[in-house]
This record gives sequence, structure tokens and C-alpha cells, in this order.
Amino acid sequence: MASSHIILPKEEEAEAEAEAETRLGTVVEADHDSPAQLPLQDHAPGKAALPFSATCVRISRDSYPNLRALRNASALNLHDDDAAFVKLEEGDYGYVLDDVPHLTDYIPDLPTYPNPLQDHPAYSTVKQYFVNADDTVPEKVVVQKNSPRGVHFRRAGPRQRVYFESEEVKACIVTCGGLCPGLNTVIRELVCGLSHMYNVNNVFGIQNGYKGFYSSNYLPMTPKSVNDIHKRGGTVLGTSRGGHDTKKIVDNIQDRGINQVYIIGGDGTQKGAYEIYKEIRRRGLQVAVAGIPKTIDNDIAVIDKSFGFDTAVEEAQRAINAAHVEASSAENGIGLVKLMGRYSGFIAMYATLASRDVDCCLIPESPFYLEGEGGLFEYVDRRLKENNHMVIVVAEGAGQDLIAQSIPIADQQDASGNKLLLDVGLWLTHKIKDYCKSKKMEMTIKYIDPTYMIRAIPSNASDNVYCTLLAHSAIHGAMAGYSFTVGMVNGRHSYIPFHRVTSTRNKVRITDRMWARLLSSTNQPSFLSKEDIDAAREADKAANNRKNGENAKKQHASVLAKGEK
Ligand SMILES: Nc1ncnc2c1ncn2[C@@H]1O[C@H](COP(=O)(O)OP(=O)(O)O)[C@@H](O)[C@H]1O
Ligand SMILES: O=P(O)(O)OC[C@H]1O[C@](O)(COP(=O)(O)O)[C@@H](O)[C@@H]1O
Ligand SMILES: [Mg+2]
Repeated sequence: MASSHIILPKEEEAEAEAEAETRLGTVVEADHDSPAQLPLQDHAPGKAALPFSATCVRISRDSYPNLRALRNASALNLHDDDAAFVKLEEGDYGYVLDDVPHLTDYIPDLPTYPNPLQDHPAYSTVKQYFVNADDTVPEKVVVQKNSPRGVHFRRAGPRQRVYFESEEVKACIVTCGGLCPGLNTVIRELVCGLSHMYNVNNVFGIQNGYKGFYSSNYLPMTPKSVNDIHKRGGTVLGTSRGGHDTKKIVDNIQDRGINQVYIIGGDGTQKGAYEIYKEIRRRGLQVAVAGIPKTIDNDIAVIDKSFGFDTAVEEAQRAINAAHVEASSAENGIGLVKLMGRYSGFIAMYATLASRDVDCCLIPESPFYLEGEGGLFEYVDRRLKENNHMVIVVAEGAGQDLIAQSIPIADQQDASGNKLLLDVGLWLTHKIKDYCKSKKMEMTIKYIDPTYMIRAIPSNASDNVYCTLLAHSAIHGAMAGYSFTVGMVNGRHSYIPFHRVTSTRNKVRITDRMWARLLSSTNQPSFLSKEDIDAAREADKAANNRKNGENAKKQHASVLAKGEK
């Protein structure tokens, strides 16, 4: 199949800067999914090669980012420590590869071995099973004719050559932070995938989160011992918050001869994984660190969706249904459901959109108020008059500032440093009751808090498959010598640098269409004035600019680092 490319001749760096204002090229990528048309490339990581031929077309460069400006943006705040680990590779037409670290970055001349999958009876029949070494996945898939190609991540998948001999691998798995449906499936598929695909049989479980690295025995794990665990909720390894002591953790990794570390957890956990990776690198150890993002809140940046999220949204329907049944069976009945979401209201938003029985959804990203025109009380009043009953879904992080005004309480944190929240569901229940009483309105309110029920269940079928693919992608990447957080980006599994998933948090954008869909489906007030909407738009814009600026800073740091080598 022929693919068309629009490409500019390769520029010398200085020329590119001089000409940046006048020329622009866009590239349509070759069909890397069908690498049959290309010879499989197997060069060492870090050696850039763009695997396509091209025809040249010149087009206006108006929207192309000014390369000089990008490189001079050094005033922005990137942690010095991080800058040293950033690996940015520039290509034509504003293509940037935000690459993940590899063992060969700090241990030169490592031997490689043929991937054992080549001889695997199941996998050896798969045509083009190995991914092309140059395959990358774009962070943004919606582009305009003249847009730069933008940031890309390394595509996940098996490589032709690996950096570990199967019998030398000693892998460990840890789960940290809160529970999430699918943890056991990921654990199972890591153990089974290592054994079945790569003949790795030395796999250990770390118990009860990060502290288990230095305070408990390591549990030997086999395909047999994990055979049935995906049918259970929770994590067979146990989990915890707090207890991250980088030095003690890496001392234990080193002393026990562990060379692949699989770390399953949320944003805090991935920050911990990054610290572990940095310490491993400082010590020059041949150890790969693979992070598998877990968050029921779906708040991890860059990735499309976290595993367990679908299961949680599905389970939340049961609570919403119960709230609806209770509310609609009473006179002026109100059903109130509290769902998880400390800083991000994705579960509440998706559960509301899926249900169609919800009249009002409150999330942390969209501040609300109770009294006066356009407030919640006015809406409750109206809805009860119109329909005799209503259902409210509230994310646990919503309205915290309002509660703090009425119940002054000192800030408290959990062992990981996460803010402890006040119970918005209970508070709202009392506030609505008091309001109705003041209006002499008979009503019944039923408060349902299914918080732990929706995350303590096993993952559903589609999350199970997703967990399996994540585990396999993590194994392929670690065997190939990379350290990374694995995740789906625009539907393709990718290896994402730690700093990208830990530097920001994924939040519901109330200026996006999805929130507008929600408002139109519930018909609730937006609780926003025109000034609020303008301010939200400005905040979004500033966040985008900051992100672009950070990329520029990293690009600058990476260019400098290359120059120094
Ligand atoms: N900045 C950080 N650096 C190192 N470890 C961290 C950091 N933040 C959190 N952790 C550790 O990660 C683990 C899980 O963090 P937590 O916030 O509880 O859950 P999650 O990973 O799900 O966000 C804890 O053991 C915590 O100590
Ligand atoms: O009570 P716990 O176990 O601390 O968990 C509650 C918290 O876990 C969360 O689901 C998020 O946890 P993670 O970051 O670990 O995924 C929050 O929404 C919630 O506040
Ligand atoms: Mg977290």
C-alpha cells in the first residue's frame, strides 16, 4: 500500500532556525502498523532513523513553532534533576519524540539476545509480531493541515532483541495506593506473561506497597499460584499508602538481585517509581522499572483511560439505580449518591451520563453554591415541583471549600500526603434537609455512599482484557531494557516517560464538550457566571501554554545535554 508523505528536505539546525519563519512541512506517517512493507529495523535505542521515503511539498510555515523560541525558553521551571533524564528527539516538521530512558543510556555495550517469542509456538506464527523499532504514537491525533507533527511516545510491544536472558531475570511486582478493579488481573498477567512469553520463572510479589520492599518477605509467584486471582477484587499482594523510602527500596532491589521492577499504582506511586528509577541509574544498576498506572479516579495524565475505571462506572450505576428507586417511590424524594473523585470528577461525570436518571452532578472541578438565584436549593425546589423526585450525584472532592466555611477544621493528610476530605454527601444531606424544613416542604432524602463498593470488585470483561494488554506491554518494554510508565495513548499502547505522567493531573474540563453534554443531559444549572466561564477558559489556556513551555524547556535541556556529550 502506497502512503503519501509531505516532507521538507532535512535541514541543518542553524538553517532550520533561520528558515523557521518561512517554511513549514507536515508529514503523514507511514503505515507502521503494516511494517511488512519495511525491512524490520533493529538498531539500538536512541539511534534516530525516520523509516520512510518521501515526496517534497513546500507549504506556508505560519503556524510552525519557532524553534529558536522553543530552545530559548529556559526561564521555565523544570526541575533540574528531571532535565537530566529527559530524552527528546527532534524530527522533521515539528516532530518530537518524548522518549523513555534505556539501560544503554548509562550502561554502554550491553549484550542483547534474540527475543524468545521468536520460537514460541503461539506467537511465532504471528506475521510481523515485533513492532518496528522506530514506531511512535502521537500524543494528539486531531491536527490541522499546517500543524507541526507534535509530541510522540515510543510504541509499546515486543522487540526483536532483548536486554535480559530469560534465566537471569529476577522480577518483582508491587501494588501501592488505593484499590482499583483489575489489580489482580494485572498481577496475574505479569506473572503468566513473563513465564509464558519469555520463560521467566523468577517472579516475586512485594507485600503491602512500597514499604514491603524493605519490611516483608518477598513472595514467590508462579502461574499456578495466580491462576484464579483475577476473579477476586483487591490485590493479593496487599497495598498501602506512605512508606516510600527510596534508598531502602533500592538497597533491597540491589541486595536481592532484582533486575525488573513492576510497579502498579496511581500518580503518587508513579512518582515513587521515578525516584526508584533515578536511584537505580545513579548506582548504575542493570534494572528496568515498569510503571503500570492505576487510578480509579482516571486522573493520570496523558493516558486515554485507566484500568478499572469502566468497571467502577458500571458498578456506580447500581447505587444510582437504588437512589432513583428510593427517590421515585417517595413524595418529594431525593436520592443522593457520593462517588469517588478527590480532585477529578470523572467517575461522577461518566456515571451520570450513563445513567440518565441523575438530575444533578457535582464535581470538584465545577464549584457550586447553595443559596440564591441559580443555586442548588433553587434547583432542588424546582425539580421537586416538576418531577416529585430527584437524584443527585456528588464526587467526594466537590464543595470542600463550602464545607470548610461551615465546619472549620484543620487540614489533615493521609500517609501518602493526600488531603483528607470532609464528607460532602453527609453535609449536603443535612443542608438540603434544613432548607426544605425552612420552606415547610415535606421531603425524604436517602444518602447512599457506595465509595468502597465500587472499587473493591473484580474488573469487568473489557477491563480484564485491558489489564492483560497493559501487563504484556510492560513486560515487552522491560525485557527490551526500557524504564517507563505504560499506557494507552489514542488507542495505542505506549511507553511514556515518568515525568510526563507525574507532572500534571487529568481533570474534567468544564469548558469541554463532555461537561456541556452532562449539563444538557441533567438540565442542572452550571453554577457559573459569564466571568467564571471566561476565567475557566483563561485557566485552560494558561495550563496549555505552561505545558507547551515545559516541553520547550525540556527540549532545550535535551539539546543542551546532547551538546555536552
Ligand atoms: N512524591 C512522591 N515520591 C515518592 N513516593 C511517593 C510520592 N507520592 C506518593 N508516593 C508513594 O506512592 C505510594 C502511593 O501513593 P498514593 O498517593 O497513596 O496512591 P496513588 O499512587 O494511588 O496515587 C505511597 O507509598 C506513597 O508513599
Ligand atoms: O480511603 P482510601 O483508601 O485512602 O481511598 C480513598 C481515595 O482513593 C481514591 O480513589 C484515589 O486513590 P488512588 O490515587 O490511590 O487511586 C480517591 O478518590 C479517594 O479519596
Ligand atoms: Mg493518587
